[in-house]
Amino acid sequence: MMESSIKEIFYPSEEEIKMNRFPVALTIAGTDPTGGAGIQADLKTFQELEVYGMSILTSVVAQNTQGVSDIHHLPLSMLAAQLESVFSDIQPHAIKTGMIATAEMMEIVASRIKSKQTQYIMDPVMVATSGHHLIDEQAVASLKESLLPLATVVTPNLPEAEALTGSPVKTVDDMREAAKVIVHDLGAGSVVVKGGHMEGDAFDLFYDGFSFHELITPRINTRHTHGTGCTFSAAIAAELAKGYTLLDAVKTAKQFIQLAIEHTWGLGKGNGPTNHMAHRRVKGAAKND
Ligand SMILES: Nc1ncnc2c1ncn2[C@@H]1O[C@H](COP(=O)(O)OP(=O)(O)O)[C@@H](O)[C@H]1O
Ligand SMILES: Cc1ncc(COP(=O)(O)O)c(N)n1
Repeated sequence: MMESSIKEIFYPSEEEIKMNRFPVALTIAGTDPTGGAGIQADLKTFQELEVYGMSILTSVVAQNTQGVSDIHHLPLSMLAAQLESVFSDIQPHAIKTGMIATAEMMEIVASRIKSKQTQYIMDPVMVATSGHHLIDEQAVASLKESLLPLATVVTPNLPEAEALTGSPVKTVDDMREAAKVIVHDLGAGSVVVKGGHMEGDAFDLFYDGFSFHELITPRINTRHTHGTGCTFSAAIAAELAKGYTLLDAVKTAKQFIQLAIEHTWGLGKGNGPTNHMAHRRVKGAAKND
């Protein structure tokens, strides 16, 4: 079982604000008009964890709790212009990427974040919970080559870990092997292989190239898991923006997503969204020391 503790609520000090250390996180991702996944989930999560959120849109996705009906990718020039708008003005302490649909879009994002001295959290979004492909199948190669080596931490689910490594990832041993390949062969700084798609406890595996850390919570029996991956990685980004260590950030994110799944409202006719406010029910539960 994962340890849980009651923790202090985070507020920046006067000094931190003066030093421009108010935590700021940026998400670069697609949309979910029903608010459970994508940019919307990321911004809600940043806000809940008391981090100032910024967002750059990659694609507009017509989706709801039942599935995806249409996708419109923004022009490359518009993606580049948004990156310029943000980076010429406000420097984030953490950058998270979610859905980036094409190799060309990935190249643009990679070229802009390469030079940034900031934590980069990559959620290698490929397929929605509904089974709909959110990125070009050919773009997986670009994801591996251009973006993944820049990542402080990458957060694949099991099918994404399989696509990245080219090997089946079904068991805990497979997760360990995949984690090693993702860090040592593909060049990510660290990885959390998420076991949300396994049977039994919700088992995630963190690996930083030196040691493994297992994050285990009881599986919640619900179909309302739309946006779990987005929310989890956004929570890691928020905690890193605040300056917490990687392992602390991952532990807090796990606690945050557990509560969000535990207290869903059953919204929508399909796989409903998680409850981004649920951590408030357990005072300070999702805050780091
Ligand atoms: N039914 C569940 N009960 C508890 N935790 C879950 C459940 N489903 C997913 N999680 C957790 O949510 C996070 C996202 O995992 P996952 O669903 O595998 O990602 P994705 O949304 O990218 O497919 C992980 O921490 C995972 O363990
Ligand atoms: C725009 C966008 N990005 C990502 C997801 C994946 O959602 P999940 O976290 O359920 O895998 C999604 N459905 N839509």
